[in-house]
Amino acid sequence: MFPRARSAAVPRVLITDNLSPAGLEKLEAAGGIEVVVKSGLTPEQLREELKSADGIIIRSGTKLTPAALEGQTRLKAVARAGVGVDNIDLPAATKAGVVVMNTPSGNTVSTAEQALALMFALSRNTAPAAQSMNEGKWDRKKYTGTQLAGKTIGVVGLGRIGQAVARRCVALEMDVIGYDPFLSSDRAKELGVELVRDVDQLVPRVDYLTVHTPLTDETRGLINAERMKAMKKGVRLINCARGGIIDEAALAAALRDGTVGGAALDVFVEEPPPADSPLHGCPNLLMTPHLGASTEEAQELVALEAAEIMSNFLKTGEIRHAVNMVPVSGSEMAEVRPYLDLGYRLGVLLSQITGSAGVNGVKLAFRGDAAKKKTSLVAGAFAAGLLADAVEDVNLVNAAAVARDRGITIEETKSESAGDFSTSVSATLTTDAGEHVVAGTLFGSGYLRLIRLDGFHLDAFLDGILLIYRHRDVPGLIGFIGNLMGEEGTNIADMSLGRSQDEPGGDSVAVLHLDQCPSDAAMQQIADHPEVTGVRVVRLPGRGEALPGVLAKAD
Ligand SMILES: NC(=O)c1ccc[n+]([C@@H]2O[C@H](COP(=O)([O-])OP(=O)(O)OC[C@H]3O[C@@H](n4cnc5c(N)ncnc54)[C@H](O)[C@@H]3O)[C@@H](O)[C@H]2O)c1
Ligand SMILES: O=C(O)[C@H](O)COP(=O)(O)O
Repeated sequence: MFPRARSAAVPRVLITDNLSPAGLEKLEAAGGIEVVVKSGLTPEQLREELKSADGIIIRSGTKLTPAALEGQTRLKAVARAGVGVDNIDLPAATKAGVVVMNTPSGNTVSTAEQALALMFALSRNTAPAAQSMNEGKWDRKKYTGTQLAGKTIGVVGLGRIGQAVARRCVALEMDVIGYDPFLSSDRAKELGVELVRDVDQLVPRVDYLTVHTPLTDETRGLINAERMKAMKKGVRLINCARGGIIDEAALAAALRDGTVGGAALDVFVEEPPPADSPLHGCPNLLMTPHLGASTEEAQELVALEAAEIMSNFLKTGEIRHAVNMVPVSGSEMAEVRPYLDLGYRLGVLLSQITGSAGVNGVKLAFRGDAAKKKTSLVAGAFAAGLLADAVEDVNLVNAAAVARDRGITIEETKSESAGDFSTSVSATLTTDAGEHVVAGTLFGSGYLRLIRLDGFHLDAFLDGILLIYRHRDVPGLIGFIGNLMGEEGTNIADMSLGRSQDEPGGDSVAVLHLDQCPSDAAMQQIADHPEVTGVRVVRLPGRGEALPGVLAKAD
């Protein structure tokens, strides 16, 4: 169930990579968080450590594989102190209900500077010249370089780092050609970049080419043997993004036959490159061990931000820079939390009325104030409630994906104009057997009420034990049920009735809010009553037993 007991224990955050001390201090200063630093863990040790962690802060050194993440019931969040999340299996994290957040901009400038440092070093043969001096030589002619001003550089990927590189290259009086399918021509103009609409338009024109994209199926091998052949002879290539965007084997061959005049790589397909990597011993190749973000300034920035997003998440539920979930600030979370609770309870109610088998789809309608909230989160909470009894460890992060995997579609409609209530959420569930509708509202800041059950309008509590029976609206039935409950010592705390037409004798529903669960014998007697057409008990979370945290996972 969603409101699995809130962890009484202090949340525990594991740090498995080299994080700037500033980040550790910030986390400790936040208070109420246990910080555990463990590096050099084997995959098995990491999996074990994660079992007792609420959060983990990592850099690129820790691999969060499906094997590490699968079945982790306590882990709620990963904070990546840096940009790239390719060391984290995002589908596996989502499946395990773990939100993944990164710190996208703390290392932008340092990485851009690293790309420029490598470009300068390539153009002036800095590394081999320094090496020859170390060997006691004084070879000025051999290391004659080229000037950057007036040369053309191609920047592939003009996000944060690509733009920072482009701006600096413009300042160096280089001609900059850029390719990025998501950059507007206005922005390119502002940057002083000639934007092309295809990487192949850029390739034959450049003296230098630098890549700044993520590694995706589309960018893997983007700069391949064919494109290298299409380049000017002696072109220089730089990769400070991710290993494999420039094909390593093709690069090694092109460096050896002189097609490519020089290359600088900060990142590799496998880190460190294996002994049999084709890159070892290549001429005119400058390699650095993934140092783009390794400056004191960048490390301090990303560590501080990772510490902040982790502690805010654990304390307020804020989700910042999430890569597998919609982001939500602490104040938005405080506002949406009662709706998450409402959505969750409506989901639980529907699943207990219908069972979650044979469910085809759900339509959620948000009206009034509810329509102004992050409804996708409420949809996730609804799905978590709907699937809570059927799927273990389903929560806000993974519920929509779990529902999708089961072929359950969730559609949302929103209308900011209020209906009979200033705010409401209604859910229409289509199953193989038919359709069920429930709707709820909030009174004040957090009283949750059930206002619709199929065709009936009512006003019932949405917590604890509910006895729901359908019947013909005839005299004496309420007395019968009251006596029955009284005889077995079951207290009726509240009752709400709804009837399909506003006159006696018709189809009606009653929702009794009970302090104890009725016995099987009492349930049978109710079911056998000639005026009762259906009865069931629904168990919802208790009153005030709201979402204990954003993710509400077991301890
Ligand atoms: N070497 C390091 O230490 C280091 C440090 C930080 C970041 N990085 C890496 O640098 C890369 C860029 O980081 P960022 O912060 O600028 O990311 P970003 O998301 O801001 O920018 C990436 C850009 O690539 C573009 N893009 C995506 N697919 C593309 C394609 N097929 N062709 C052209 N452009 C494409 C996107 O539209 C986006 O604008 C990432 O791979 C990141 O992991 C490396
Ligand atoms: O994606 C990143 O932020 C960079 O590759 C830096 O990785 P690092 O934090 O492990 O140095």
